[in-house]
Amino acid sequence: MLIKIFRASLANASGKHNNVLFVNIPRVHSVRRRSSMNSRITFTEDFFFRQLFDHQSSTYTYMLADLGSKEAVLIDPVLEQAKRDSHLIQELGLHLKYALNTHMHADHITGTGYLKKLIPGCESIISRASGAQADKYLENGDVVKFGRHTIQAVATPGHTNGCMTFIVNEQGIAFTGDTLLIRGCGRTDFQEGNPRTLYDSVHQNIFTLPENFRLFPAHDYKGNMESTVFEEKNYNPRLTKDIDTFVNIMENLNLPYPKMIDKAVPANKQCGLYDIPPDA
Ligand SMILES: N[C@@H](CCC(=O)N[C@@H](CSS)C(=O)NCC(=O)O)C(=O)O
Ligand SMILES: [Fe+2]
Repeated sequence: MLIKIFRASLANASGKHNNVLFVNIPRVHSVRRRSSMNSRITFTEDFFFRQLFDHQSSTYTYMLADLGSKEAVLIDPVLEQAKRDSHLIQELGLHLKYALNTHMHADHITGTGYLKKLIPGCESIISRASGAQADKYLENGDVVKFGRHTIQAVATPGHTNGCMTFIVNEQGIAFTGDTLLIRGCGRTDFQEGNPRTLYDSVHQNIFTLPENFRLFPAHDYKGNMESTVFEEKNYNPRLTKDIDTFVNIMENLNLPYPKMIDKAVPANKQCGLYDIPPDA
């Protein structure tokens, strides 16, 4: 198509038309880039998506909904933000069907247990391998339905044994929890962390998704909000390395333990219902 435009311009050649050539040259480059980076899959009209943030723990919570049936889910809600989330659900006229966790968090108390109290009928979900209590347990490959939409749960252990990535194929999005962070990944020095397992999880289950799939992590500490499979496959400073270099990086992160770990893990084992602050 571009070649035809070129030829037409040249056939009419006069000094003025030369400019057309310069307009077209960069467009050739942008078309080439679009194949891997810019071909965003747009949400269907009946799909609602909202990214929410907890500043204290730098946690992202995601609200998804089917706008036909109004059924909604929350991924990785935070206890201190449960009232915010339930208020938004109410304002939007949605029905919260499930509150899911990508894994048993170590840095904050999950909001799932409290949301179940705020919104009767809501059920909590986590992987069976997490060892945490919930109403429903996920195994690798299970699906979670809300309205006509489907979340596919894929086991991506390594940060913890029970880590899962939640994929909504039709919308081209995946929620990676702490398995894959933007230009980073979950630490592997506590709970059941294992860098080799995490490396394999990412390479086998996330980097194999279409490159234009958008990735949404459970945390970001630098102000990033989302990434893509293409970006992380090419620019993740840890996971683009070979496995031995990756293991070496992970074994030398020397991060301080999360401030809340001693409180968060026992609480999250009980769906966030252990020792809840009185005015949570
Ligand atoms: N400073 C924070 C905890 C930061 C932290 O350890 N984050 C975890 C995810 S929460 S389990 C992590 O995996 N970080 C990876 C990294 O490279 O930063 C606090 O005290 O809560
Ligand atoms: Fe975590």
